[in-house]
Amino acid sequence: MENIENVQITKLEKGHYVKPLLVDFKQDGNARKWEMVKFGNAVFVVIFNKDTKSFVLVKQFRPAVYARKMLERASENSEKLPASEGVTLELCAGLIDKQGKSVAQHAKEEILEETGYDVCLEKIEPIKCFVGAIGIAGIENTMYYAEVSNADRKNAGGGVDSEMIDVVDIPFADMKRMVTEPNDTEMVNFDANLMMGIYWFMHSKVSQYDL
Ligand SMILES: Nc1ncnc2c1ncn2[C@@H]1O[C@H](COP(=O)(O)OP(=O)(O)O[C@H]2O[C@H](CO)[C@@H](O)[C@H](O)[C@H]2O)[C@@H](O)[C@H]1O
Repeated sequence: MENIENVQITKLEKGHYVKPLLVDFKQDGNARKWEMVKFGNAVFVVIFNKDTKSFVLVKQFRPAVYARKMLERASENSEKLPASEGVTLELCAGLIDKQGKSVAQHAKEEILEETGYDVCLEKIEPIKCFVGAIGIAGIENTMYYAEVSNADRKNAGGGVDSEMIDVVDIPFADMKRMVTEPNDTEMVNFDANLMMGIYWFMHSKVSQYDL
């Protein structure tokens, strides 16, 4: 996953997954413009394994995270950025892009594809539907909860097609420390969705388990 070479960043005129758009509008009579990108809605799943008392998360190389760091550091440092700088820790997640399938069904399929756990739809609990990338996209994110057990694991996961995903189990106590300890300006490679999911678990689920 971490053998990353020949990285080049160029302008994208016409994207398949991401489309830059300009919004022209009037607000209180004043003409305004806003630059936005159109991209897909997404589903996220907080997965907790009750046998191991661990969160089931995924790690993957995120080109945008890596490229952004390359751009930020270009002027100060010409040394190659280690690939690990682009590897993020995430909730199991995916784009909502399958015609005719519900968001919950997308969640079920992502859980199986990415982590290898087979969870029935009835056990996938809604947490929240909320806006993502507010300033530039305004997408609809939906977050679910799924409790799993070791017996639900049907395969190693890892994603489909060209996806290179590592499944990682992080014990509750370690994850709690990771999201709650302040780190000021030093960046951690996970996003607010993961933090929200873990905080939600600490608020709404933790008392159900002997943790
Ligand atoms: N921007 C992109 N450029 C090139 N190929 C892409 C792409 N986005 C997705 N793909 C392709 O589509 C495949 C399936 O994507 P997923 O539905 O698993 O979403 P992913 O989690 O990768 O990121 C997507 O979904 C997450 C939620 O999981 C969002 O936060 C994130 O913005 C979004 O890219 C990826 O493996 C990749 O091949």
